Amino acid sequence: MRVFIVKANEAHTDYDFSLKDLPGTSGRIDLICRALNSAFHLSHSFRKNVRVYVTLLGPPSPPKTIRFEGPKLRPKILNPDELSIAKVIIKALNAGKNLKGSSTKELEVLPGVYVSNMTFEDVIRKNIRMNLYVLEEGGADIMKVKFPRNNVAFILGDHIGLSEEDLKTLEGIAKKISIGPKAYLTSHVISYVNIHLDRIGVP
Ligand SMILES: C[S@@+](CC[C@H](N)C(=O)[O-])C[C@H]1O[C@@H](n2cnc3c(N)ncnc32)[C@H](O)[C@@H]1O
Repeated sequence: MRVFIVKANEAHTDYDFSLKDLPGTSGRIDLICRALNSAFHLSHSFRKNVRVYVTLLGPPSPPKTIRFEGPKLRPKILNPDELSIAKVIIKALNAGKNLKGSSTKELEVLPGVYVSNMTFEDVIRKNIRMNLYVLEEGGADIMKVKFPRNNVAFILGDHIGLSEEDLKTLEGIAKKISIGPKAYLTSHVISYVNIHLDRIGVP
């Protein structure tokens, strides 16, 4: 299984934004939609071996974590275009209104789509047995990393990135790796990692 964990620092946690202006009104849910497209979509096909956690930390009721589970997701639910992916996120946020307190209990919103009040740290804890990698400029060259055959999990930031505090927390539990010398878009980094794992034969 390939896991991607995305920290969305400003992404809104209720449907109080406009679908006509996602970048300007939603705390960059457009970026999450593209990240999901990169994680799951192939040309005329769908990656069933992928799981994505997105932790949304914007107003009005953070945190909300949405988990997308490749083996259970119906490709028809997660179309490649941003607008329909945003509608799935809205469905999850609406269902998430009924979740009370700081429990890590998840609610299934659609087949393979779950919402919870999990924090970013909760998500990391849940994945602690995975082989964890932090994607970050300046990390070890991905080309030189020897990946295990299974259970790899990659942690990424959004347009703001991961904080110094996040990186400190992840020190010692996740290896910092880089895909190249520049700061790339979250969705491009996910595409690159997926293609790299395809090439080196990690399922
Ligand atoms: C647009 S970048 C974040 C930029 C942010 N302003 C910063 O300085 O951290 C989005 C995310 O993609 C990942 N990323 C960007 N460039 C990368 C690189 N060269 N190697 C690995 N991951 C990268 C990181 O996880 C980053 O948080």
